[in-house]
Amino acid sequence: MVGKREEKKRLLSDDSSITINDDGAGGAKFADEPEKDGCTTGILRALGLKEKKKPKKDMNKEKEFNDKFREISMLDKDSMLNRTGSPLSGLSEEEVKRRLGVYGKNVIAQVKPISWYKLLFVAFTHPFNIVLTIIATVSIATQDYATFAVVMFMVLLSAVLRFYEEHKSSKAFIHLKSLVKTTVTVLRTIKGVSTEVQIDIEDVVPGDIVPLKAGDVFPGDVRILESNSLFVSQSSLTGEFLPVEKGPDASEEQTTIFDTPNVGIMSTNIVSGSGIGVVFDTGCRTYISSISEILTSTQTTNAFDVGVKKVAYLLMGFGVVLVPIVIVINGLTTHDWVDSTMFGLSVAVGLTPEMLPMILNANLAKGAADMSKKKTIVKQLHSIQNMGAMDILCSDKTGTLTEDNVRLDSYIGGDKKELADVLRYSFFNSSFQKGLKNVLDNSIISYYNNQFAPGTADGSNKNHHEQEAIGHGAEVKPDERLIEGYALVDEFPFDFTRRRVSIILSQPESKGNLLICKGAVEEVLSCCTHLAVRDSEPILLTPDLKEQMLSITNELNVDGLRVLSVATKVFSTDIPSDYEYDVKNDEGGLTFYGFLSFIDPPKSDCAGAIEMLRGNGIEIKVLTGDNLAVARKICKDVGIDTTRVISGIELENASPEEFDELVERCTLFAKLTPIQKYNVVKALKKHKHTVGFLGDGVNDALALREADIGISVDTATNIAKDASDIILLEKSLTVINTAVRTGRITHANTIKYIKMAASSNFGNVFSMLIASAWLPFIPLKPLQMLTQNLLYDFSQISIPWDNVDEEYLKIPHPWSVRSLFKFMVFLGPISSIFDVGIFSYMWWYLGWTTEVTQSSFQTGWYVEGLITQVFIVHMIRTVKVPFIQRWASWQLTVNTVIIAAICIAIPYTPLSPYLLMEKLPAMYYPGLASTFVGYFLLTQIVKKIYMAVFGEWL
Ligand SMILES: Nc1ncnc2c1ncn2[C@@H]1O[C@H](COP(=O)(O)OP(=O)(O)OP(=O)(O)O)[C@@H](O)[C@H]1O
Ligand SMILES: [Mg+2]
Repeated sequence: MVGKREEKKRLLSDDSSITINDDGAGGAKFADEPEKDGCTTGILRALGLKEKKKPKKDMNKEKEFNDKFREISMLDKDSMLNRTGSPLSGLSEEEVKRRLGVYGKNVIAQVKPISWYKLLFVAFTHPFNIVLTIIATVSIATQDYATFAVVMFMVLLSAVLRFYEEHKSSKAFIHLKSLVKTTVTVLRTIKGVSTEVQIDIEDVVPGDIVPLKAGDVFPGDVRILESNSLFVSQSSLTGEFLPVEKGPDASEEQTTIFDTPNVGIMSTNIVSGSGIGVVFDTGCRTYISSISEILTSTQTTNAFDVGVKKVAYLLMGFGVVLVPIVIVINGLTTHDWVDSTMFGLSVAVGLTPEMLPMILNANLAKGAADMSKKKTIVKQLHSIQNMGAMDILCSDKTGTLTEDNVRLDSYIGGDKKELADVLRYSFFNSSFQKGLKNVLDNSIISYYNNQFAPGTADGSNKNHHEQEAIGHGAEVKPDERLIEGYALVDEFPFDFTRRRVSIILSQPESKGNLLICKGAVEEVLSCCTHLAVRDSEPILLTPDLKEQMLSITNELNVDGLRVLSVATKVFSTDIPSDYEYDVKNDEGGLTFYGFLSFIDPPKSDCAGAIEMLRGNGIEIKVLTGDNLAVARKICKDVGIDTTRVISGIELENASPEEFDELVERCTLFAKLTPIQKYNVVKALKKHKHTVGFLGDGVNDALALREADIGISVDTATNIAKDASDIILLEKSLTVINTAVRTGRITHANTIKYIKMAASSNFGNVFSMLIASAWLPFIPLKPLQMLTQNLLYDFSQISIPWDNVDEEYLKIPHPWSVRSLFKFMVFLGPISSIFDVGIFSYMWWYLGWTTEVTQSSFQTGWYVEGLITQVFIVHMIRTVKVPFIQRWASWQLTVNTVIIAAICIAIPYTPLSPYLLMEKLPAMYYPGLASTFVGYFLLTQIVKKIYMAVFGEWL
């Protein structure tokens, strides 16, 4: 038995040494991905810029689960069913209702949304507010009640604003999550009859009986009761690549939870085989729930977030260095240490990128909402950024390039003539196999039902429905009368390395057991020794005949037909009934019967979509498990280059360097195993590409997880959906094109905010230093600075609604922290030049040089500083000339104009005395206007130079 298990392991995985070191985040790769950052600061964490400290594994809990699993694993089938109180036929509807009441929905605790009061609490205890509250407290101490009132008003306003935006974003995400439903099949007793029903995974209760089959994810912690070559991948939890066989038997060897041989852990999945299990725990009582905090905390890190954090660190680093200097310089020049300290604190507030997390979230929420309107559901938010950065899209063939509406075209023998046995055997194979049943099986069953049992009990209508269902994931059942007398004895389930499935049937009339093998032609031929001949005894399958069979396949393939082949073997009647069939020994010495060909025509919109993707700077690579000839034909039909193609076997033999080079060069990869798909994606990522992978099968799950953006479809297998970041409601490259566009818009709006925040804060650092050293009074009153900061924050809120240059949308944008720093260093100081400009104007021309005129000076700088900061977004957002060649969206334009108007108006309103401002005289405005125009002109010139030198802007 052990030998058999080992052999199956070997067959299932062609490289047992590989383990996936995957944090489940699908870690985005950007041009210069930084290392994970180790430092922690409370402020960053509270800002939402710092990951929560990774929780340690709770060893007590671990032990608790280990003990529970061991106890459960030792129970025999009946005791287990007793324990869960479930009949093998499934729970009744009433019982399910009762259990749902007791145990609740099957939802993992950490996945539940944050409650509104927590959000509100976080909004109020934000460090920005804490600094403001300190300022307010100091104001009370100095009996400056006006400042106190204004500052507390700001606390309230900023907290409410933050709460509102975050609440809105979080509601949007919850809504999106609810759009992707995972359904599972369970057995339920309905009106006294045991019935298979499809239910939402959230409605699974302890005690539910679940049929297990390839492609399923365990919908709870499940005790396996029956199995047939059931191989389970636990890579989502352990990182271990190799599937393990699980079955109903216990083992004394169990050392960890993952070793429990008869328990399927929630969220792990079935790679091949089949079985039956009973759910013993759901929701927050499952093992995954106990560790999901660990999983989610490791999942949040991706290169984009890490990069953003770096920026935040940097800006706050400025604050830490600058604030004491500013306090000391101002204290020494003004001798008013309280005021100077308050000023220092306000500078700290000004340099805190307190809007960053909120704008990022609002941007992502907006992006995700836009995508959901265009048939794209985002599961992992960071993937929206990646979507914009993607430059290679790997895709499988069926359903993406083709219509996924597979029809059986012919069934022929080795003489190329129709042979009924070929159809009959494959019908049995497809009908009885319990493992991975796909669209090819469905079309065989449907065809056979139609041919040999039309107008049956529920008539031809049924067949009509079945025909329609093919390609939409629905399983087609064989007509019972056509399989009467046959029963499944054993099965060697389908897997993507063997590329064939064999079943062993007991036959009526005491004939010997019949093995039927169906699969890829080469792979089936390799098990055959004989060739069936029409109306005669089988003949020896010579190498020549094998060649002939392969050339028939090729002829069919070059016409774009997918091909399967069938072979059989009859066992002697002497074989004892308890004989254990073994894939290694028994799947051999077969007689080859012939071929089935299937039509799977290319999608009509595919060629256009590929052209468009190419136009958007995205290269398509096709990664298929299917034959090279057929894949090549389909690729040709849809306009994918087929001059550089390669098959899995050739890749296998390449050295690591050659492998990387081949992966880069080739556009079509055929006959890949799941691990090879994964390796191709990995190699592309190593070459600094941002890689998307579109697939829907069990064989795509590893690659989906490895890709920067795993894309799947709503109708895909649960494993594939689970491993993806994005779910398409329609498997189509056109939909991806639209999603890419939205991704790029979101990316651009995020980047424009970050670049602007970084460069203007960088500039402010210089201006503060110069002003502090220059002026005999405080450059800005704390209240004025806070007002400036608050208004600036408001001006940023509409950025997610901004539009983006068409030129920008045409190419992928991998982003790098380096490019951000470069931008900051070039653009930041420009604002300081004009700050100094307005200082000089006010100092020398307007003569505001003394304590008496300091309020005018401060008001003047408040206006200039805010106006330039608010309008700079119009310069940064486009490579063209703003307002002349390009306009921002109306939301952004209106918002900036309103904020600017409020800014200029405040000194003339009754608020002015509270903010210690002066009405500015008319002569101030020529200075402001010149500064404004000068700033814009210089920025435009620098923009041109910057683009010429670095070839990029945003
Ligand atoms: N139902 C089946 N029964 C037997 N063999 C099958 C079956 N389905 C697929 N195969 C064999 O396995 C090979 C790989 O499967 P398949 O073509 O589905 O791979 P894939 O990578 O998912 O392809 P695609 O890119 O088209 O989605 C096929 O070429 C075929 O020979
Ligand atoms: Mg597939």
